[in-house]
Amino acid sequence: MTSLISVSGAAVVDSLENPRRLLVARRSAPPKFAGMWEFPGGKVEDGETFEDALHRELREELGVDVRLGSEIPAPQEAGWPLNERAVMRVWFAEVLDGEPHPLEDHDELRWVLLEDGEETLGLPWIPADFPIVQALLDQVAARS
Ligand SMILES: Nc1nc2c([nH]c(=O)n2[C@H]2C[C@H](O)[C@@H](COP(=O)(O)OP(=O)(O)OP(=O)(O)O)O2)c(=O)[nH]1
Repeated sequence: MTSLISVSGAAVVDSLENPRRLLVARRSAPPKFAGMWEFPGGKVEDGETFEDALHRELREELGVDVRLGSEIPAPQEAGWPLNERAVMRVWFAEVLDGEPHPLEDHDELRWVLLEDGEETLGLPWIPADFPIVQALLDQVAARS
């Protein structure tokens, strides 16, 4: 049996305490995902925790250091299913240092307003991300 691929993603918000805007990233590759929006992040490498991987990926992809907040609880312990071979866990994050730029894997970054769920959900996300985005919006709405 082959093991699941673990992916770590960040819901980067303007403030962990009072999130109003979410940073979303448009993939530039591979062709299957190019033009779709996603949570910045990537695969967890051997010997890394999900959190280690997220800090590394956000430095590589966006050029920022972040503080992680709470995790968006997934329906399964392993994370949100992406396909039959991969799962993703997603944490809220706030930029501590640096200005986000699409350095790798993305061709556009955009801050969207969380109170405008339609704007956020209206983007062409990677299909597997929609339930995660919905859970994120629900969490933020429940807190405000
Ligand atoms: N980063 C990220 N990947 C996602 C999301 N949703 C989703 O289905 N995926 C998929 C796309 C990829 O098949 C996989 C993550 O791969 P990746 O290409 O971001 O990882 P990586 O940076 O470590 O890439 P590599 O080393 O394989 O080049 O998870 C998401 O919101 N963020």
